[in-house]
Amino acid sequence: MLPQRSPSPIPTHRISLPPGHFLSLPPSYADQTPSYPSGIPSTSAHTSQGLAPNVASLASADFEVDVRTGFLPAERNVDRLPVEWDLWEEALRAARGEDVGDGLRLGGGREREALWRKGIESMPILSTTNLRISLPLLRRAHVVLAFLLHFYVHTFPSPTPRQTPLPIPASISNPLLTVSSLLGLPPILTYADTVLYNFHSLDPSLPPALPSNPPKTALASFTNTRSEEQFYIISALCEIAGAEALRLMRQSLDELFLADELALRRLTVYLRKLARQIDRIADVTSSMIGEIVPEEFYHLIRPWFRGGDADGPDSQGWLFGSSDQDLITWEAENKAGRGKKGKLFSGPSAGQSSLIHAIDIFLTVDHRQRSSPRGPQPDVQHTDEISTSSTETNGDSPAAMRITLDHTPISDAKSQPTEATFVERMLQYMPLQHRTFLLHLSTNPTPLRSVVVAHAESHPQLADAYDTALEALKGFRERHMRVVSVFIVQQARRTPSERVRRLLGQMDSISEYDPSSVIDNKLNVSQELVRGEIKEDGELRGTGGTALFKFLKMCRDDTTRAMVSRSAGKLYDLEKGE
Ligand code: HEM
Repeated sequence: MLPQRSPSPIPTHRISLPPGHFLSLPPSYADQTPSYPSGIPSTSAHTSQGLAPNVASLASADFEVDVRTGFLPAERNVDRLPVEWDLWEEALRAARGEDVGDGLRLGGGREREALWRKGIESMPILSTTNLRISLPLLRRAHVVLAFLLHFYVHTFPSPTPRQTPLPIPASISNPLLTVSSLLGLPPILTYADTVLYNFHSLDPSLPPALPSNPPKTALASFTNTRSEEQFYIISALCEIAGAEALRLMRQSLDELFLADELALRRLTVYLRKLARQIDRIADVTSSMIGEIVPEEFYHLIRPWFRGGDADGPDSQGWLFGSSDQDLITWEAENKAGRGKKGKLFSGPSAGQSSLIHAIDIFLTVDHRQRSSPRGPQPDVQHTDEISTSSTETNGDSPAAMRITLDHTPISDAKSQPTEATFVERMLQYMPLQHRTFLLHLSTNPTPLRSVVVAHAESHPQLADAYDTALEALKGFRERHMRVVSVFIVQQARRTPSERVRRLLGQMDSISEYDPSSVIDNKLNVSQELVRGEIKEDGELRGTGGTALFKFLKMCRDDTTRAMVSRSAGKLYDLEKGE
């Protein structure tokens, strides 16, 4: 007979929520109304009418975290909107063409790009009303409109410095602002658009799964290259590998609640399994090196991702709508970046994936420690707040639910953002429910580390398993740094091949490769990267480059610092700062 089990005396750090806190509100997400026969698809400002999802349970579908597929949607992604929105789909098809080199060109310069943009400018503003019946339709609309936005912005010829922001035609910006609000996403291309909502599995009628039904095909693309498709699909494979990690984390939480002898043994097993699963995510990430042609990624693909803030304070910025009223409204409702007008958002990055951040929170990797004397201080930066729900529009909302945001882009060489500010910035690029999930995890911290530390002497295997999981996460970060080195650092100094220059249209006008022309043609994220010097080990020096690698190394070192027994060869306790 099993011994009777009772909850552990170890504090579980559960926070009792004040009445009216949106985490305490009754569920509304699945409510069906005459206007929303499939349920209200969003919790954001315009649509939730003051109601918010029930996010009180970790197992909840309200987080849009599926037990089988993690942060990937379990239902099939829509690959084409119904006929009512044919104009958008056809504009996208015309922009990308049928094959490699057949689509619009970065930096434009041909009549074809100018004509396409004229078409967008004269396109009618289509209604979004009938999209609201279905979440997959809304997601596809965001994908299509965000790709159109980036095609529009990045097919202008090399900019002579423009003082005024680039106006985005109302045919794109109006529906994009509405759909973004409904999904809780910003009006720009995000990781959700390129990865989460942009794939079909081997058998799209079934939920993605490893190894039986992996994500296989990307739905939208700028270049039609295999490299671009693999960049999206391998990221989706990381997500599906992460689903098992999330499941193990949830099982661990159950055991942590009890924290008796049996629970500690099970926890040890789960942590070891979690380590293996993180290794798998790292393996998948490293596979990018064999599957994606680095110069294609750097020169052909990545420049399309540039956001309205890509040149830091000197960015031209994008002006949404026929006036900027819409964007101002959007900003005001999101309480973020007041007055930044179109310079607010960065382009997509896998750093916007919720997965690694969730693992960080679960394992209590604390990236804020660096702002203590132990780590570098960030420069003075603008800060604002972002909220997770429009229900907290007054000043009475709990402080825990406000996050301080740093809007300074990472490519701004004048600032050295800490990882904490980076993660916080990334939150606003995640779908509302995923953002809410992470906030729920971080405002209800797991007692994992306290339990491990409290039992480290009596249960050394548990401490070892915990450190093994952190070691795996550190390994992921080291391998990710190698990926960044191959795809960004090394490419920044290399002359692209003739084939790539031809695809860029550079063979027409430039006889010899000139990095500054690349910058002018918006082909580079950071001028400093090109101008930087590269050490023998491939690491980039120079202002921007140093910031990039310093940042990634700090993230890795934070992971090591969380270990309870390994790093110093003795047990030390993060909480005590020893
Ligand atoms: C070609 C592939 C990739 C490149 C070139 C790349 C590049 C970068 C860069 C430059 C950063 C610094 C922040 C930024 O500017 O966005 C970053 C951060 C990050 N990336 Fe990637 N990345 C790649 C793939 C991935 C994949 C597949 C994952 C995860 C599944 C990932 C997860 C992260 C995370 C979590 C961060 C935040 C830093 C940290 O927590 O260590 N990246 N990446």
